[in-house]
Amino acid sequence: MSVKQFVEDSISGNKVTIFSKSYCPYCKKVKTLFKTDFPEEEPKIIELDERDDGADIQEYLYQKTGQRTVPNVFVKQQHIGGNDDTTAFHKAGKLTPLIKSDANSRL
Ligand SMILES: N[C@@H](CCC(=O)N[C@@H](CS)C(=O)NCC(=O)O)C(=O)O
Repeated sequence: MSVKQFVEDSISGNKVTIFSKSYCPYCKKVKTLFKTDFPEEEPKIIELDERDDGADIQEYLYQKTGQRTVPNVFVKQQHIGGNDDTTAFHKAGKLTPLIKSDANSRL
């Protein structure tokens, strides 16, 4: 499977997808946000530092989103951004309705 296919399948096949690095503090924060505030969700977490194709995935995500850093978070196929973006999106009251929305409701 190509890197592009892997990334697109991960995003379309999961309600919440987090491209992460296992040692990254911002990634830990965003993983904790979902665990604490959305304990019923099971985000798909892809640790780029634990994969041989991690750098290629990161490059593809940059092409796709313009974002080079991790975490790189998608909810209901929508690109949310990094930890700061996701936290701000949540504080603005937008994350809960998106997660609960009927958008891509097969997920
Ligand atoms: N403001 C960003 C900061 C993210 C960030 O700096 N992540 C670091 C890892 S902790 C990163 O991606 N560095 C480049 C890299 O690992 O390739 C956020 O809130 O997500």
